Amino acid sequence: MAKKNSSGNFLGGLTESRKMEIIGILIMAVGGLIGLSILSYHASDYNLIQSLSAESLLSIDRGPALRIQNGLGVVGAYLSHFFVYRLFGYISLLIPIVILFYGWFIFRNRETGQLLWPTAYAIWSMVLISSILGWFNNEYDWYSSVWSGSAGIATARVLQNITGIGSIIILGVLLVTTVLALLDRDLQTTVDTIKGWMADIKTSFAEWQEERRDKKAARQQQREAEAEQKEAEAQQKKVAQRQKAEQQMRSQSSVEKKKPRTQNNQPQEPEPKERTIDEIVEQSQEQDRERLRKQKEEVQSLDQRPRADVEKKKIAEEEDDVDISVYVGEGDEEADAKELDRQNKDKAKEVPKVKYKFPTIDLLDSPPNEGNEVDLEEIKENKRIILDKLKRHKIEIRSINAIVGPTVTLYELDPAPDVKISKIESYANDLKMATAAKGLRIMAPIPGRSAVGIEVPNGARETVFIKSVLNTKKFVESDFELPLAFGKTIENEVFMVDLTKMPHLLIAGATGSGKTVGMNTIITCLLYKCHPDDLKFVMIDPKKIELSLYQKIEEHFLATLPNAEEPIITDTTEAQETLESLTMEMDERYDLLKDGMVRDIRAYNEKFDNGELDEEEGHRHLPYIVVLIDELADLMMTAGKQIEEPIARLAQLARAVGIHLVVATQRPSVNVITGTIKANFPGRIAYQVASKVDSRTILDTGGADQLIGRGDMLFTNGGGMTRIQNAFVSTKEVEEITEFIGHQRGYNKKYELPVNEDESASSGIPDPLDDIDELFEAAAKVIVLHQQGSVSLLQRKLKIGYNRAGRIIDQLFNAGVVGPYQGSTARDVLVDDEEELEQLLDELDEFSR
Ligand SMILES: Nc1ncnc2c1ncn2[C@@H]1O[C@H](COP(=O)(O)OP(=O)(O)OP(=O)(O)O)[C@@H](O)[C@H]1O
Repeated sequence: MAKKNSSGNFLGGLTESRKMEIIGILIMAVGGLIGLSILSYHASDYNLIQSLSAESLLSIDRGPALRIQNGLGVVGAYLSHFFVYRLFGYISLLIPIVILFYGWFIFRNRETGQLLWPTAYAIWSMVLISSILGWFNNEYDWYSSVWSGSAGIATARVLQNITGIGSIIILGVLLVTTVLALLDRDLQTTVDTIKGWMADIKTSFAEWQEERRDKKAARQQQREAEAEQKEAEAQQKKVAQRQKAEQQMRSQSSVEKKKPRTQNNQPQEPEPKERTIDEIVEQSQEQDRERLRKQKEEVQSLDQRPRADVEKKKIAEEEDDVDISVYVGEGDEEADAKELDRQNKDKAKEVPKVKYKFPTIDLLDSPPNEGNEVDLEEIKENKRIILDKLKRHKIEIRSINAIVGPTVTLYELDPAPDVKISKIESYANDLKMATAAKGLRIMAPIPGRSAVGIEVPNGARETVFIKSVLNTKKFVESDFELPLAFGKTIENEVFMVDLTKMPHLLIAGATGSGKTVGMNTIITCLLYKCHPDDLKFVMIDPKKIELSLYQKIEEHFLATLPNAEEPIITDTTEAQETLESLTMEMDERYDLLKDGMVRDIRAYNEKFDNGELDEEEGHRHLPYIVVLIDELADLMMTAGKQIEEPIARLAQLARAVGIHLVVATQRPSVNVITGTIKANFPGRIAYQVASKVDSRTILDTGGADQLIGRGDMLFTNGGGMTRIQNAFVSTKEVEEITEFIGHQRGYNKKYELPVNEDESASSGIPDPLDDIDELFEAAAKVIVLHQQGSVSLLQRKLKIGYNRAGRIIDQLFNAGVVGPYQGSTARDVLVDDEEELEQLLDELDEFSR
């Protein structure tokens, strides 16, 4: 019974690793055999098998003519025929190689998943190479098909049929890119690797040369020593012979005299000889040592390798001694509790025509605990990981500064002078894996410095409350016209820009990345600094919910078309009309500026407020208009060019007249953020996006794909890039602010944008002759005289306001003096000269009677 059990458990009793070893060996054996069969492929084998009967195939000796030449016999002949002839030619050898690798990985109990890409690469290479060879085979019939296999020939033929001669170009390009991919996905690393190899080869060569020189010198030395010894021996021999002869002579004459002479002579002669050899050997050894020392010095001065080794050792010894200094930005100085409110009160008094109270700072939530908690353990751990990784790539770091921001900590690395900084960027993925950090961003170098920056997200991030941004001296005392304090930088400083300087802002970010909160931050900043007399918003929100909270400030801050049903525009057609109307507002403002002989809205308002410009002539205080579009994609999808054109026109021209655009989208693709739009929006904010491509679309570079959401953003205004934690403003806060403003009395009349004339015309203007303007005739004459049907011409020449000029143009249209509205260009004039006009006016007169 026990016996039965043990035999039944024979395989089950094996450990898992032993089983894997056995499987690995079997797979390697299969791979090896297939490889052998391919290597010993003979084209004639297969034909021979076909011609032989099964019986003769199994017979022991068929004679040399009928012998199968493949190393694996019949099986090999079949296998190699399949792989070499049917598949991809000799390049099919990659198949057994891949099998061998799998076998080896299983044998070593390693993760075979790692082989997935190499396998795909090998298969792709086989197809590609065999197709290229197949192409030449088809074209020139240069060589046997064993190089390309039938599959390669067939693939090449299909390609040739489809693309003709272009097929070889395509194949060539694919080959080049495939080779490049093999070299390394990162060319920098490849170059470094090759450089490393070259250095290795150089060192080995120098070592080999040195060894050879040493051996040669040793041989020479040995030869010299041997020669010396031989000479000494010969001398000794000569002396001995002479002595012998003398002895013989002396023994013949006097036997007594012989002994002492011999005793005297023997020790005297060899003594100097022995000393000479020792000296020579010692001298030669000394020379050798000297030469070796010199050679070593020479090699060291020529070759970097031995020096690098010394330094590497130093790193190892000093690894833990790399200094790290931790900085936490103090942040901006807080303003006095009521300073902003005080300033705003004064500002409100300056505009007596409307009684307005700015929202007070206490409407905003106070941060629960000011300041940034620093987790030193986390910093130490990150330092260790970063140094460890870089050390593996032989990158020496001298010191580290860790700057702890609200969301991320920036590790500023000071690399050793001979470290190539750009190299560090190529290890980004490695570092990301090591720190297990999503959102790690590497700046190699930090712009304008020779340091490398690595931003690692903090384990616990800090929320930047809007109050901690607005209630700072920086914000309160700022004299920006349209100040936007987005949030805090890594140094905990409030990051602030003037929208009038940007002058437009493009925002992109995936869903949930913090765009809406960002928009709210922008609006809140403006509401806390701008009087409704100086600022109006046009809000376009196709998503219908994001900006709906701001309905309450309609009477104070929103500009709309006169016939708009809702103050927040949600409909695409209405959005389009509004944007066109804004271009008209822009044109009108330009005319006003020209009339006032000033260059920008600031100077214009100053002149107007000083009473230098006449209201009767259409002049008025011009508020800034900030156009907010939340979700450009929705508009672009439905209206495309009709939306893009006015946006582009406004973006190009509206800066001087105080119209600024803030456009957001969650789909930063090129058909939403078109080239025209992009070119006119230098100010860009990117929240977290899904891919590097998206990041490039918005920022022209990667980086936004590495952000970690919830208001983590990158800002650029054409120059450098700043990572900012967006200030958080809650819906509750927005509600309180809008309520505070909305409850006040507001203006008697909302700020109305100019009417879209086209629409007015189509909706049927009442008969112009019912309520004809007294300047109608004069206007007609001006238009006919200048042959230009434009509202601004009438404004200038007749010194009237825009609305009146617009009305007169409508009347002239209905009277047939000018043609229909044609967007930004002037209307056609349908009357050629004054005579014709007189005639027309007479007819109108008669008609009205
Ligand atoms: N600056 C911030 N600080 C802290 N948390 C934030 C910040 N910004 C956004 N969040 C968090 O992220 C969530 C999503 O933000 P938000 O609604 O602004 O994203 P979104 O990009 O507008 O998304 P969607 O496009 O779907 O409207 C918020 O509810 C909030 O919890």
